[in-house]
Amino acid sequence: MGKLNAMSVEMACFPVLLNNGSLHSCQILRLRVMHTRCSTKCESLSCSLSSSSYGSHSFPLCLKAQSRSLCVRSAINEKGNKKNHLGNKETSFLRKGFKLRLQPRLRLLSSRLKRTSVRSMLNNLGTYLRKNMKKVTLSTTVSIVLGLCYLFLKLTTMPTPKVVPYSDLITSIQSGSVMKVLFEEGSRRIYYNTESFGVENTQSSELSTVGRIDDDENLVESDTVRSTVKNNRITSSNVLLKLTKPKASKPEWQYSTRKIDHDESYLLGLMRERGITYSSSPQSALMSMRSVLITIISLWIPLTPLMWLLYRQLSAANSPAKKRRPSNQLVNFEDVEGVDTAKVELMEIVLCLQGSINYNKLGAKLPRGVLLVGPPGTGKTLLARAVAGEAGVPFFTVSASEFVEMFVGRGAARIRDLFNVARKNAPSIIFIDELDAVGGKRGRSFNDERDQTLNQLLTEMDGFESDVNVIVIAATNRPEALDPALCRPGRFSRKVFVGEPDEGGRRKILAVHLRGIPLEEDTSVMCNLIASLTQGFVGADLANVVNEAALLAARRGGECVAREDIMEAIERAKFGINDNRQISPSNLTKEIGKIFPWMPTFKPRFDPRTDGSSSSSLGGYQTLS
Ligand SMILES: Nc1ncnc2c1ncn2[C@@H]1O[C@H](COP(=O)(O)OP(=O)(O)OP(=O)(O)O)[C@@H](O)[C@H]1O
Repeated sequence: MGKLNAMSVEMACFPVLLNNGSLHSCQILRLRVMHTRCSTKCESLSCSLSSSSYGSHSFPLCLKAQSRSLCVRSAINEKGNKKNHLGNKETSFLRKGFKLRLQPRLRLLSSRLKRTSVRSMLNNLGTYLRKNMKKVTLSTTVSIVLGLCYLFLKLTTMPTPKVVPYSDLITSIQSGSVMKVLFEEGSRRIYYNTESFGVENTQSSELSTVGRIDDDENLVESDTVRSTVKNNRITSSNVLLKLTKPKASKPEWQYSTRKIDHDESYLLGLMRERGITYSSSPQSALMSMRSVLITIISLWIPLTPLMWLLYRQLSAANSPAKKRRPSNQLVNFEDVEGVDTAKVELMEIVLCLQGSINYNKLGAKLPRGVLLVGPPGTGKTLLARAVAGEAGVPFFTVSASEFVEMFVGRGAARIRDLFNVARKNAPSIIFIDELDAVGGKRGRSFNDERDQTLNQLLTEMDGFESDVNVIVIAATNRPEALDPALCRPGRFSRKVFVGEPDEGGRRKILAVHLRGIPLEEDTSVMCNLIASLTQGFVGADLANVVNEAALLAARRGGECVAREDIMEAIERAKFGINDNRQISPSNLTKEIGKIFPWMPTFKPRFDPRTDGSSSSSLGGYQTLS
């Protein structure tokens, strides 16, 4: 079929079962059209093709528009010659369908191949190899070793004798058919040959040079081998082939069996009686190596993943002691606002560490631990980082969940490591985030590992010598879940509550976060505005509002952040992203209640009636003295 209005038309035929039960062939016309034309033209294509190309046939059309191609299915009533017609058209349809599907794919592949140059591929490979040098070396070594092992096993493969029951050996000896018997030293194996094998094996035993057992009678000199080869008109290439392919040769021993305990005397007596040649020999070195290798491989294959797991667990690389805070992330007290009381408490510790306050003079001791308590996002971690930045001493930060280990005793070992390193670098600070992960009350579960880790932490905090300046700062959202031993004086004796900021605090926090942001209006005006609209917001929320506002300004292509962006960002933070701007907190509660019916009540966090100053009691937090 030729072209039809700049569209390539293809035709194929497939069988159709009509209502009256007769089988007809159906022709498919596949019209490849451009995607844009497809939608407009497919509906208008309701023509009959009878006049154009199929003479007297009528074409009820069935249009099927797809994304790139349009199929016009036309059922043709063909009364005569339909059967032979059918087979040919079916195969041509399949071929064309395959071609149609394959061609675009091939075109896509070739275009992709054209785009990727060999040089860039080599560069990528080089970078990958450089980055993963260790892994690549290890995997290459393992592959080479395994490959060599495989080659060795393959080359030293021996034709094995047939394994038979011990009674068969006795019967054969009694019937007088056994020619030769060999006892393998160090194992229970007995090898033997019968008369029939002796005849068959005469030639092959002469050719075989790779012998498992050093049997003097079977040691054939290479000259003899050559002469036999000549006699038998076997070419030298054949000999080589046979020598290098031990698999092809016959086994040296026809049968093998396992010795029965305490029956040796009977067996030996029987053999002596019948005049059978018997001897004993150690296992050949090659076979011993083979068996050792097989044992090692079969042992190590299941053991390797286990060893890897153990290595990962025990590896010092994962030790929290190594996790030092990089110096380029320095934070100081100016970056933390709205938590003045906590700041004062921690500043005092910094001054003591730096030696600015001589607490020793009055017989005072530096607190060993400071526990920062408060709702999420109030700046506990930030405060700890500020302490490190201000004190200028080594700072070790870990999350308590890093001490939660699979193997009992491993978490405790990590704690020990951490404190050892901190002591070596004294004066130093250890910061443990989310302390409740390991500091929960003991004896509540059967988790021995967690209890051991906590015990180790308690011991380490007790064990500080008074002159070693190592301070442990920990943060938690759930002080009530902590083990009482952890909070007793001498350990986390100083508890600092980091609460939600009041309006003044929010203003200061906003000033910190708006430092680098270009604003349309004056910063202080904006700070006042946002602070008044964000009752109950903590530092993390305010940082998020500022970031959202900047993102919204960037989205609309603005040069600086406008008041509208800030307002929308606050709305988003309060009520989430919603198309319906009219949604109120109460509506939101109802909607969420519908989605999560199992929730008892959903209280919006930012209830306008709640004052920021009194919100410290939210979520059960009590100010600690
Ligand atoms: N008081 C604050 N001053 C300035 N920024 C703050 C303050 N509090 C929180 N932020 C901002 O919020 C982010 C998160 O704070 P941070 O991780 O310290 O909270 P947190 O109390 O430790 O939370 P969590 O208990 O969930 O660990 C900080 O990186 C900072 O940008």
